[in-house]
Amino acid sequence: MTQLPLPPHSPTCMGCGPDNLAGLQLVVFRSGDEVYTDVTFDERHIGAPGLAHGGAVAAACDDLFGFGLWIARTPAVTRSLTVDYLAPVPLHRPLRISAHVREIDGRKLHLKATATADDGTALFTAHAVFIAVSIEHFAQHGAPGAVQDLLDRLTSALDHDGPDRPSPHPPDR
Ligand SMILES: CC(C)(COP(=O)(O)OP(=O)(O)OC[C@H]1O[C@@H](n2cnc3c(N)ncnc32)[C@H](O)[C@@H]1OP(=O)(O)O)[C@@H](O)C(=O)NCCC(=O)NCCS
Ligand SMILES: CCCCCCCCCC(=O)O
Repeated sequence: MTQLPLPPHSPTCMGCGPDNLAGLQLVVFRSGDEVYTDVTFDERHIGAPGLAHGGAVAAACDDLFGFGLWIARTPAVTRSLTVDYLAPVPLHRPLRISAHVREIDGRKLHLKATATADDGTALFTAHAVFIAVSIEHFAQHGAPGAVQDLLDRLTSALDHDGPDRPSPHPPDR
């Protein structure tokens, strides 16, 4: 069976919105307790000549972590994000970023990501703390009219779980 991507945070999300031509247009899949995306940085994401900008790398991690909510089964927002840049990230080379929820502690979701180049080189790791919020967070602080759309996305994404629904507290890794 062909695996379907998880729904984007919004159609124009800078990380995963298919309609945002200036964005990363990440396509994110879930495999068990992990979410992952294959990304190839290009001239839109350049920092030093030939290399991806560190901020573009951080944005990709942040956005992928935003898909941890399908695993934790709650909307959540970034409180802190740390990236360890292990090696320069070349443009035009596919890499895979995988993320999982390491621990859930009350409203705090501790997440970890690792990125590997197509030749197996470890490129970067990232850690984040997301804080679980209610859907009202987005109505209060964001575009109130979009909350129904967010709710629909959340419902559709949670319906994605299928038979391999994870435990609410995945083991620490
Ligand atoms: C995240 C946010 C909702 C949290 O605000 P809040 O509800 O007032 O939460 P608090 O500051 O009380 O912190 C919540 C909990 O997280 C903990 N926490 C906060 N920052 C933390 C960090 N960096 N590491 C670990 N724990 C942290 C607090 O200690 C608290 O824990 P407790 O409930 O056990 O006491 C708010 O700061 C916010 O909206 N930030 C902007 C988020 C954002 O826009 N991110 C980018 C886009 S997704
Ligand atoms: C559908 C609910 C949206 C959850 C928010 C996702 C956060 C993405 C990363 C970010 O904006 O920094």
